Amino acid sequence: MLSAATVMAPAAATQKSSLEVLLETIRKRDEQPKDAPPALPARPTCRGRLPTTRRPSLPAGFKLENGMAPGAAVETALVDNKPDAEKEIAALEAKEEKPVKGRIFGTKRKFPNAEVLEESPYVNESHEERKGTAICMDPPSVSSATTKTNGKAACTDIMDYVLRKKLRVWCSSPNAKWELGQIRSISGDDAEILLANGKVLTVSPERLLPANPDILDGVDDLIQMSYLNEPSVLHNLQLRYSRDLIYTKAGPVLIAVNPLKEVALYGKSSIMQYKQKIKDDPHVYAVADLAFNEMLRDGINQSIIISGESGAGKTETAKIAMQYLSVLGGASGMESEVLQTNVVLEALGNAKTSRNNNSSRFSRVVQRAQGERSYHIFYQLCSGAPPLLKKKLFLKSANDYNYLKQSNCLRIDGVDDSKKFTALVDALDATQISKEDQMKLFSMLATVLWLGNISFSVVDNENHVEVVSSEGLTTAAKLLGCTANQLVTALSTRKIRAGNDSIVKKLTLMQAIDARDALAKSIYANLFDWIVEQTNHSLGSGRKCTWRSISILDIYGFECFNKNGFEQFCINYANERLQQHFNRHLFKLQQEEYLEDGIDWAPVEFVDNTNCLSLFEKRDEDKKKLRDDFAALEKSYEARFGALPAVVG
Ligand SMILES: Nc1ncnc2c1ncn2[C@@H]1O[C@H](COP(=O)(O)OP(=O)(O)OP(=O)(O)O)[C@@H](O)[C@H]1O
Repeated sequence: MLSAATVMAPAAATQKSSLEVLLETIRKRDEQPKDAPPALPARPTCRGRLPTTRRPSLPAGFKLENGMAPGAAVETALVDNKPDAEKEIAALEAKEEKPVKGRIFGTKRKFPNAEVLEESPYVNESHEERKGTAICMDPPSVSSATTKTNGKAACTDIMDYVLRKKLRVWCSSPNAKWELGQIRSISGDDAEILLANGKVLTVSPERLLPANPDILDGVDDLIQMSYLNEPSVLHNLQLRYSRDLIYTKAGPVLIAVNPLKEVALYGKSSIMQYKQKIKDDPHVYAVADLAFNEMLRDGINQSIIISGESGAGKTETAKIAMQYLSVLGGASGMESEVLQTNVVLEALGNAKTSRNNNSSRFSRVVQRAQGERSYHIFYQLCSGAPPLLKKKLFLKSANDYNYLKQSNCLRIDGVDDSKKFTALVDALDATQISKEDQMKLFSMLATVLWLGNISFSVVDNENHVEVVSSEGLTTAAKLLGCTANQLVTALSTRKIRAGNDSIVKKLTLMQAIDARDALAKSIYANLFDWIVEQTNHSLGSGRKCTWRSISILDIYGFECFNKNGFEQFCINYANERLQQHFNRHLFKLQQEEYLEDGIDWAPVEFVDNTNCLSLFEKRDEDKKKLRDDFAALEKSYEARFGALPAVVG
């Protein structure tokens, strides 16, 4: 589920060492101009190590016996059926020495002699500079696979090699699909490609990317692939997915493809296999196991970062990791407690969106898109609260509340909110939230709903308002423990201080609506913080604290609709900053690891993909709202944490 957006560039032919170039790049990025996003906090000096990865030149499970592969029949038959070019590749690969040391982005391999280097597609121009170390870079990245000279397309070494040897290639079609084919011939500037369906295409080499030999089909770690380009990665993931192998490694990163169905990959017996190291196939269990063992071995806190688009399966993945860790943590009843806290947190933090019926969300108490719901807990409370509770909270059905009915979506297919409420109360009990506190929780939720039913009437031509006397007003006031008049004053006026005097000013309609909604949102935000605190307290109480932890980060996923609001802005901004932090952390660690071994390495170009602001650039009508919302956010941030670095120009 994690992806690393990086561009690996070959070493520049300057007098500076690659480390100097890298540090300069990082330094420049830190000297951010005023209108750029705030710099990330300095990465702490980290004693952490990257998980080691292996990159065998043949797929996992391929072993040599007396110099011959046990599956040699299969392997030989495969090789024998291949065109000469692939035989040559196989021969070249066989000549390569074993990897020097496992690395994230592939292993730097030693080549026995210059002859092999000349023929190998793994060699790039920077080899000459690096001969001293007898270590060779991996194939240039896809992005650098084609270059232009004098306006004419020219192929780099890799494509030259592939074209010359008439290897398998990926061919991009105008409908943005990739098709696999074999080069039949080259005539002039065009290549003739025989596709799998028998069709022959004549295309410019610019539309081709090298495909991996079929022996690499379905490898469980992408870094085992000779060519790491988009179609090859997608092809490999799809192939594995079709076999219900939803997990694939990319070095230390685990990629999970959402199966959207039950797959037989989980459960006690599978957990035991990973725990006892009987199995090491890519899996969330393996990631959790590694984090657990590294934490014990090094005494260092660990983090598992889960990232991906909305609906990609982050929350499910986080739960699977927690399931594994709670089993490893010992049989103290922790497992069920952890899983029960999920029920509570999901009720308050998740909602139905157009992409995901159980999406981790925030900021949607007062408004949302059509067809989406507010947080589950509101609907569960309205349909599942027993009669006495309903009476105490003056509760009606979800359809009676403006905050819930505005988006024309009150139900989720196949979900019984009433049953979910019963499960929620069980989970609150298991989380040791007292009945008294549960009552307060439900009462505050009902307050939020009743606040949404308060309306205003304009009383003069300056758009000033008065609060309409209604059931919403009296009930919200009762639940808040104040008088209706106090609530009216709070929602329709504001006090301005002028020296020692203070003047009370009536609010306009927009200001009053904002004040009402802000109160509802702030009650909900405080409730959520409170429940998190209670949950942590409950999980921590009575247990010996080792001061070591494994943090699992699961945040709301990136999303982009035709019309994007403040919620999308916050979600996408958080996701992009996280990705940026991840890239920076991961690649810097990798760099350090190389340097520790005395290996000078090509600089990494960090890709800053903070694009979410541009979502708004497209729509004028969004700009004002964004500016207003952001100003409010800035104000509240500054009130809590002090001056904010410049973020939006
Ligand atoms: N490993 C899995 N096995 C079976 N189903 C899964 C798995 N992962 C995800 N799903 C399905 O996909 C749905 C969406 O997953 P999930 O809620 O974890 O997405 P998310 O990435 O957390 O989304 P958001 O960012 O919107 O919160 C789940 O409700 C579940 O039906």
